[in-house]
Amino acid sequence: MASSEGTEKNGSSSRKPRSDDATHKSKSITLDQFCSITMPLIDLEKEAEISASMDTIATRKLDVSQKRGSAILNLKCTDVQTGLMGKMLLELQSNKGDLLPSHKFSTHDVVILKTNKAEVGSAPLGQGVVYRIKDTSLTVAFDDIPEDGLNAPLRLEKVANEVTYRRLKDTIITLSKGVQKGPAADLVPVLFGEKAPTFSKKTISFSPFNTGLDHSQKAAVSKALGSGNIFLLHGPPGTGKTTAVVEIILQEVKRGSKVLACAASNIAVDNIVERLANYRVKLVRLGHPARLLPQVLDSALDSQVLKADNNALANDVRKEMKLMNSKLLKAKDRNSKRDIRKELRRLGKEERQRQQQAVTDVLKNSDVILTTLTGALSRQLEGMTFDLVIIDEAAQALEVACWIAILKGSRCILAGDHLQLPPTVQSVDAEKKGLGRTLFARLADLYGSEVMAMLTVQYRMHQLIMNWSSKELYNSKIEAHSSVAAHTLNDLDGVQKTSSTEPTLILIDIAGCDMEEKKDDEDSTMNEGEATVALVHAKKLVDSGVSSSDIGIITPYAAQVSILKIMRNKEKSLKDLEISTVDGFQGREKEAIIISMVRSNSKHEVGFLNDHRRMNVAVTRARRQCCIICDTETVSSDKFLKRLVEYFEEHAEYLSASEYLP
Ligand SMILES: Nc1ncnc2c1ncn2[C@@H]1O[C@H](COP(=O)(O)OP(=O)(O)OP(=O)(O)O)[C@@H](O)[C@H]1O
Repeated sequence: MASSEGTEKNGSSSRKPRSDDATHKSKSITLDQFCSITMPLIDLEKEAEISASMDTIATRKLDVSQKRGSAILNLKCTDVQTGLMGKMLLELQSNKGDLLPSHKFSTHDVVILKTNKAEVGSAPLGQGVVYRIKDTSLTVAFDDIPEDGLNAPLRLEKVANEVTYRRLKDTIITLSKGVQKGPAADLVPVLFGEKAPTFSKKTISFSPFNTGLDHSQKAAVSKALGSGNIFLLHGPPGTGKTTAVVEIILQEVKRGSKVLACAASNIAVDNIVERLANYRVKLVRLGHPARLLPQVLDSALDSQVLKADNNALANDVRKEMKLMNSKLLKAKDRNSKRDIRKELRRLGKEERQRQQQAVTDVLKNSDVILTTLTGALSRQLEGMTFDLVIIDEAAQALEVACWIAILKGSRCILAGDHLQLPPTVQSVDAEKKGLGRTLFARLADLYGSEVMAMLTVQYRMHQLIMNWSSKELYNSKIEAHSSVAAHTLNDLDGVQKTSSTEPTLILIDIAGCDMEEKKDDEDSTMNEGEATVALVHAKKLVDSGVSSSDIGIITPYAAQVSILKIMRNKEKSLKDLEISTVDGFQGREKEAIIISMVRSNSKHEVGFLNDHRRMNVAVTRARRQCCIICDTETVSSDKFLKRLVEYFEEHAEYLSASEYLP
């Protein structure tokens, strides 16, 4: 994956004169080019997702699918509950022992449930959405499922989310037809470098709803409010990007704007909903209830519709229809039967209209509508337009997905950090051909600081953790807020000052310790020696009083995650220690982060460790301690990683892995 560091340019934040348009054009891709390049890449990505799932590959053996993590066999249904506004919640556990086999299911995945014996490709008992995952069970939300089919041994299969791909392709079709008439007619040419972006000539002053905003957040909000079409809010790790997004939304609503607020992931959307809920703002969250956090369910469209007047009227009509139906059963002569049927049709139409009106009323009365990017193409929003579309975590969203939302508004604000990891693209081919290139990164390249403002105060990391990332990726512009600049693990309640908790940075070198990397069946790289060392360090922290839930081990390689989890499960005191890939941990933080870099080979190959964005994400997850375990000889073959090692050599406690082995 190519790195895109250092794209922010110097320059004034005011509107650029038209004479710069030629430069913009030379750097930009045209709308036609974008559409023709992207359409086949969506197909490639869909194919990659389908081949990772199993429903269409009739020849694939079930046990192979389970090994690959796209199916779980031999499940039993241990609980059925109704919840989430009428959904059926099924808890599934393994028939064989406590733990589920290792799998690739995540919350919000679309899945189908079948009996264990059902043929591959046969009709499922039901299709649902994964609601909750534990080591021992999975809970899936179904609209409907036959209860009597649930007694047999069951299996769960992951399926590709067809709706998402259809929506992405529909958006490309809309774009390629031309959007001269829609709400985004004047915005689209700016996003393709054909027209210059505009900004208010005056600095916009505002009285903040959040009185704690720092100077860079205030400046960014002001610039956002003065943007005529596009603005990029650049938020390096821990700098309060979502805090600024929430302030922009509140200020826009105060001005009378109708706002569509989106993000690629449900969790990022819910994060905004939760924070907006602290203010008096009329908002509604669209989305499948199983994909929403429990604390935002009150804001969900379904729950607001349930409370709407028109819904109550629709319920009355439904009751009347029930009565009519029983009359119909009793009616004898043809004429009265015909009259009842006619009345039933009329009532059915009224019920649908009232139900639809209830949805329309909720959406009309809301100042802010929040949904995922693909959710922005849902039926309920058809024909609706917005004064502003704001997209959080835009640097982690496919450009084509951003367009789904952007086409509904006349102005657009993207918040993100193109120096962290872009969205995951499953198809290697589509990735190479540019599907993962984000709109945020493209516009940062096209316009630079002309349309951007960077947040510069961070509220997460000790300054020693921050300094490396600030210097390497953000032109040394980030400062640590005084509340975190010097915080250490032993400042936490119950944590003793020991040789393990005291240092902010630790480098454990495995060079010369006979800990070569290996490959697993799936060709993912792992390093058992490093895994052992990582867990020994984690155990030392726990023994010094650090809570295991405050520690995270992250690594670039999936195989390393698997062996780390197997080893962790043998140690009770590390039960709540989180283990994840770096990519899967983006957006998260822990008091102590242990990074296992894995690569150790005589050829000094570092693979995708050389993506600056991945190491940036890894190091900046840590609040009070960052411990890197690596083979300094191998990783120093890459210049960027060499500078990281040198930084740690200078500022960290430098240890040899041999000190961690029995
Ligand atoms: N002005 C501020 N004063 C004090 N704390 C702040 C301020 N702005 C943000 N924070 C705190 O910083 C943390 C990160 O904020 P927020 O979640 O808004 O950042 P983010 O940039 O969206 O996060 P990420 O780095 O994960 O993308 C939160 O705990 C938040 O309360």
